[in-house]
Amino acid sequence: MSGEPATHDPASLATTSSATTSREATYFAPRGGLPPQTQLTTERARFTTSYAVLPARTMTDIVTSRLPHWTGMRMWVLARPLSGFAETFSQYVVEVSPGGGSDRPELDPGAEAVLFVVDGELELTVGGSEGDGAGGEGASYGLGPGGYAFLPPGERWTLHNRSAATATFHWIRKAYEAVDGVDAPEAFVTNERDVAPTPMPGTDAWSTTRFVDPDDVRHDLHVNIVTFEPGGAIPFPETHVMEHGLYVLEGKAVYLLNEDWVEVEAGDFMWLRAFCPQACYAGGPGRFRYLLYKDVHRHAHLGRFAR
Ligand SMILES: NC(=O)N[C@H](N)C(=O)O
Repeated sequence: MSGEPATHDPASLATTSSATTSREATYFAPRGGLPPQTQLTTERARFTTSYAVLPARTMTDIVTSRLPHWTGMRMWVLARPLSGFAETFSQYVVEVSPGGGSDRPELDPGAEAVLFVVDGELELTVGGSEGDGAGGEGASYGLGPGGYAFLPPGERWTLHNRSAATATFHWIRKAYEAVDGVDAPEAFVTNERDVAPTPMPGTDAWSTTRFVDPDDVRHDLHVNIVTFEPGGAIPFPETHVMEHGLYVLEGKAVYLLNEDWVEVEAGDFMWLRAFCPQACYAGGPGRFRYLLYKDVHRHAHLGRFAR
């Protein structure tokens, strides 16, 4: 071996190539050398009663879904209610090919949504006249990476990829819990770069980018971006009623999920049930950032009805 440490391309570790057409055996061969500092050390897929971890590597082509009234799309379902009453949201990673999209993306009139673009360019229309069947005269927005849209229940919206490259976005959905005497919030469209992060008290190493006023009780969900500089931490096990979906946008860390410390990295998804203890430590070398869903500002329901 030369004096230069070799580096591993993690993708090259998957030696059973889909391009293999014969029945020749393939073998994993260690290559030696020092893996890059960004590589994790453990395999992390987990499903427990209090949390789940879906590592980026488990999102492969064979487990995709398609939706009615969409063209040129495929998606990975990262979260959905399981027990029928305890969980609050669903979350998808959606890929839209050039020319793909939908004029009827959401079929449930009670569903609110947050869209967050991680790659490519999408055209979103919001509003528009009744009965035109195509989103019509709605206001039009270009959503590139960091683009964020909140769409209240019953909103008319359309989404299309009119660019030459594939676009990828997160779609987080929740059954809006309307409250007598409280208006539903209005739609808005923004970009992460236009929203200043709020530092957590007493530290520059942990901040939260909030897209709605945290005191606005019209909203019953928040989707924020949480950022840690290398060395930043949640220094105690948070334990609260809010359920979480947590998608790692950048970097890596060790995350406490109930009683387990789990390594996570960009592309991984975590689902945390209500009251699941959680903390983290961002060891670097770069920033650690994630998209964080939580349900907020409603009575703890009494188990009489499913939601
Ligand atoms: N796991 C987390 O990032 N939790 C946040 N501090 C939160 O619940 O807002």
